[in-house]
Amino acid sequence: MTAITLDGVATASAVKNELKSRIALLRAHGVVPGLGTLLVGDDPASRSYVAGKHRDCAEVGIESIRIDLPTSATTADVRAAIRDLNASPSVTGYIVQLPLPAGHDENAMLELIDPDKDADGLHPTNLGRLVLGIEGELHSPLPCTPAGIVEMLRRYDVPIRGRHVTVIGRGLTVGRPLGLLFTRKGLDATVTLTHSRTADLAAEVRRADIVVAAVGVPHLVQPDWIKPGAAVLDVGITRVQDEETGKGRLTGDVDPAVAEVAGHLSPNPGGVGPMTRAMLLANVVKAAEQRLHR
Ligand SMILES: Nc1nc(=O)c2c([nH]1)NC[C@@H]1CN(c3ccc(C(=O)N[C@@H](CCC(=O)O)C(=O)O)cc3)C=[N+]21
Repeated sequence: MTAITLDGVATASAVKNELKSRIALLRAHGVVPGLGTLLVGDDPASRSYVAGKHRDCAEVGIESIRIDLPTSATTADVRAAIRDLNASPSVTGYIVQLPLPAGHDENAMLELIDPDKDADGLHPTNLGRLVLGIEGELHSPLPCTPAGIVEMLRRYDVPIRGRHVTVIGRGLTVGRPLGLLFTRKGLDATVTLTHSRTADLAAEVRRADIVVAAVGVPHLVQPDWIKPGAAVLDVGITRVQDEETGKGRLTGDVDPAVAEVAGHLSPNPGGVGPMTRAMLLANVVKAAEQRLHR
């Protein structure tokens, strides 16, 4: 048996196509959605992610505004750039690309974002609304990776209600908000949120119908940890040197042999990454629609 692939590229493409008509409608009403990005420093991975986000915007008809600051930027510089993005009428939503270079207080910078322009859903007000919105009724942006994971499972009809989800990783952008999202009314999963100090990780994964691995430990998740037929989503990514070619290569948190046991497998790359980008666009469109209705 080989798992059904949860194809993030194809699913993201479907999401983007659906957004195009909403964007056209917004434009017809005189609202032009615009995504801003703030990138500090010259980390190559961050540069390539930000470049990808601008390409996505061009593809669907969202304007994009890019602010790049050098590694030498001070916290005052970052603060000033965030103030500009909050004030800019052409920016309807924006992100501060993480991680910021050492020396900047990320949480303090996220707090400066106008919650109405928070395209990542990482401002404390929006994270608070995620906690408060047990019924899922609050109109706040959701963090993009958790939203992308749920959207992909839905589109492949993977059952969630009453199922056991084991999340590996408690980070701000994936694990922590994902536990809150999956346990909302309407989704109704039971979640085990695990991390580096979890006593018996294999046992926690073995009980899961859905496994989300978001830690950045190459091939951590082994085939004998997986309940046969479970859905496995590989989110963590590590750049490793290929021993034979000497070239850099991307490796996920899930051992490829898991495909022989799982029912569904979201690969990495090609899975949750493209969905994360699609949900960012969706957040920008939603924020622009709310602007229209205010
Ligand atoms: N404020 C903020 N918001 C983020 O959403 C955010 C962030 N900071 N910092 C870094 C992480 C990482 N992240 C990815 C998004 C898409 C892919 C993606 O599309 N990856 C492609 C491959 C891309 C490649 O080859 O490098 C794939 O999985 O197929 C990957 C990683 C968003 N993040």
